[in-house]
This record gives sequence, structure tokens and C-alpha cells, in this order.
Amino acid sequence: MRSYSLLAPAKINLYLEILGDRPDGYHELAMILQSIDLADGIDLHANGTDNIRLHCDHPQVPLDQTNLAYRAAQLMINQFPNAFAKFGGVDIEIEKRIPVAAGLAGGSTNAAAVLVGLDLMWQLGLTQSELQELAAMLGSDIPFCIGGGTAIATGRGERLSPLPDLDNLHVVLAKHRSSCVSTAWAYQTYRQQYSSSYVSDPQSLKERSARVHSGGLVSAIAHKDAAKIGQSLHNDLERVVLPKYPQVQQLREAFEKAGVLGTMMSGSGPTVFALTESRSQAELVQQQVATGILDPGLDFFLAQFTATGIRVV
Ligand SMILES: C[C@](O)(CO)[C@H](O)COP(=O)(O)OP(=O)(O)OC[C@H]1O[C@@H](n2ccc(N)nc2=O)[C@H](O)[C@@H]1O
Ligand SMILES: Nc1ncnc2c1ncn2[C@@H]1O[C@H](COP(=O)(O)OP(=O)(O)OP(=O)(O)O)[C@@H](O)[C@H]1O
Repeated sequence: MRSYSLLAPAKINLYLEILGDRPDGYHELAMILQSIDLADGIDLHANGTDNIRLHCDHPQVPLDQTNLAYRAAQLMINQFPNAFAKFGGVDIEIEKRIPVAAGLAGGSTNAAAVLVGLDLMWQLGLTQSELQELAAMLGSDIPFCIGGGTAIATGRGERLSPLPDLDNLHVVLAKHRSSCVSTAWAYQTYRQQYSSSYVSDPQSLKERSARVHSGGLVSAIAHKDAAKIGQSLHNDLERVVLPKYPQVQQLREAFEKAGVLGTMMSGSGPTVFALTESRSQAELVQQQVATGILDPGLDFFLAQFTATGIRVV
């Protein structure tokens, strides 16, 4: 086929523990990632030229080679020159619904969709793990975005083990339109402040990895225990982002007061999410937090956990 339409879901971090420094300069992590049904639309169309052309009308999304979706297409061209010679270039249209630079893997999921879409368009027949290997060359969150669902992510985030699906929980997400946190800044600041608790040689990293504290959450997920899942959320990056961004701290407190199952910042922020058992409860929480904060620059999104990653629609 010459055209594919794909849905690219956002992710939230139910758990993020920083274990130490890796030889490649990244941090060794223990995470639990969850896809939600807040998704961008990605349309791919074979354009009969030798070029990648990118379209997106969101003002914060770059339209040049720094766009992760563009970089994903470029990587596929480099890896599969014969398929590119046969099928030619591609138009990529991004319909942005996931807030940008929000800690929700917006760019990463767009890149994952391009990898999945070009695999289909160019009839390559790549396996999920082959797609994930390509994804890891582009960014740490991208391998997860391919298959999505609920998963443990270790290494720098690219090593994945699936967990049982959790598609019944609802999420309220909130983010101030003006706030934006750089992921690199968050990790660097964490390193400056907490590296005394880090390990870095391979043997110590291995031992430290055996002592992560996510066991309670993994067991809550296995038992589909919503209350315990809510109580077991964790994100080490909150320790550097909350003190620096009072608006994020304020959202965390407002959600806590709203009596949700649990609340946490996603990734490097600034989005804060809260878990509820029903859509109607999520709507009530949104109303309560919006009324308490009364800021017209505050955006809310309602979503549900989903068991799927990138899919063709
Ligand atoms: C914060 C999270 O979104 C949580 O899921 C991820 O850990 C970040 O994933 P990502 O944005 O795909 O990350 P990358 O594009 O690979 O890296 C962005 C920056 O984050 C830092 N980084 C990222 C992942 C990691 N394990 N250690 C790091 O120190 C690095 O400074 C890097 O320059
Ligand atoms: N396809 C894309 N969509 C959105 N932003 C993109 C895209 N490609 C590149 N970017 C750039 O990446 C930056 C981070 O945007 P993105 O929405 O991916 O952040 P994020 O959700 O915080 O990522 P993560 O959770 O993976 O760290 C943006 O400021 C933007 O300049």
C-alpha cells in the first residue's frame, strides 16, 4: 500500500528509579512504563520522490531534521537502502494531540510510528525486537513505544519485559501551557545532587539492579490492585523538578487533595498525572483541581490505560 494511518499513544511513568551512571554517559534506570490512549495520528504516504517531507501544524513541533519522526525515516533509509530505492520517499503528517515536551514521550511515539509504518510500507517484515533495536538507536523511550502496554524498562530504558495488561484505569493529566522541562537538565541536575548514592562499575550496577524498590508495584499490577498501584507510584526525578518548578509541585498537591488513587509527575515532567477508577471520577477530579488552581494556562487531558502500542487504523 502507498498510505498508512497509525495511532501513536503517549506513555506515563508509573515508576522511575535512578540506579547509577552507565559507561555511555546515560543513567541506569528501573522503570515501569504505561501506554495511555491519548495518541497522536501519524499518516505516511509514499510520495514518489527521493525525499522525506514532514507536515505538522503544531507551533512547537520542529519541521526539520531534529524532528524524531524525520530521524526515524532517515534511519530506515540508511538501514534499508534497497527498499528506499524501490519504494521512494515518504510524506509524514503528524496530528499532534499529545502535549509537546511534557514527559509523555510525544516525539518518541511519533518516531516509533514511522518505524512501524515504513516496515509495512516497504514490506520488510521486521520483528518487534528488530524494530526495538532500531528504535534504541534514536532514543531511550522509543523501544517501549513500539509495543506499548505495561512494561518494566531497564538499562537506559530500552530493555523491556512485559507486565500483565492494565487497561481499566483512568488518568487525569495536567500541565501548565508555559512550563517545559528539559530531560537532559533533569538527569544532569539529579547527577549533581545525588551522585554520591550512585554506583557505576558494571558489577555494582548489576547488584544494585537486584535491589530496586519496584517490587510492590509489580505485585500490585500482577494482582490488578488499583489502590495499591496508586500508592506505589514513584519517580526519582521529582526530587529535582518539584523544588525548581513550583507549578508542578502545586499540581501534585492539588491532585493529592482531590482523593485520587495516586498521583505522580510523568518522566522528567512537567506533566502530573492522577489515577482514578472511572471516567466520571476523573472528570470530577479535573473539575476540583481546575477550580482550586484557577489558572487559564492550565491544560487537562483525560485518558485511559491501553494495552496497545503503535497500531494501524
Ligand atoms: C525521562 C524519560 O522519558 C522516562 O521515561 C526517559 O528516561 C527519557 O527518555 P528519552 O527522552 O527518550 O531520552 P533520550 O532522548 O535517550 O535522552 C535524553 C537525555 O536524557 C538523559 N538520559 C536519558 C535516559 C537515561 N537512561 N539516562 C539519561 O541520562 C541524557 O542526558 C540524554 O541526553
Ligand atoms: N515528533 C515530535 N513531536 C514533538 N516534539 C518533537 C518531535 N520531534 C522532536 N521534537 C522536539 O523534542 C522536544 C521534546 O518533545 P517531546 O514531546 O518528545 O518531549 P517529551 O514527551 O518530554 O519526551 P520524553 O518523555 O521522551 O522525554 C520538543 O521540544 C521538540 O523540539
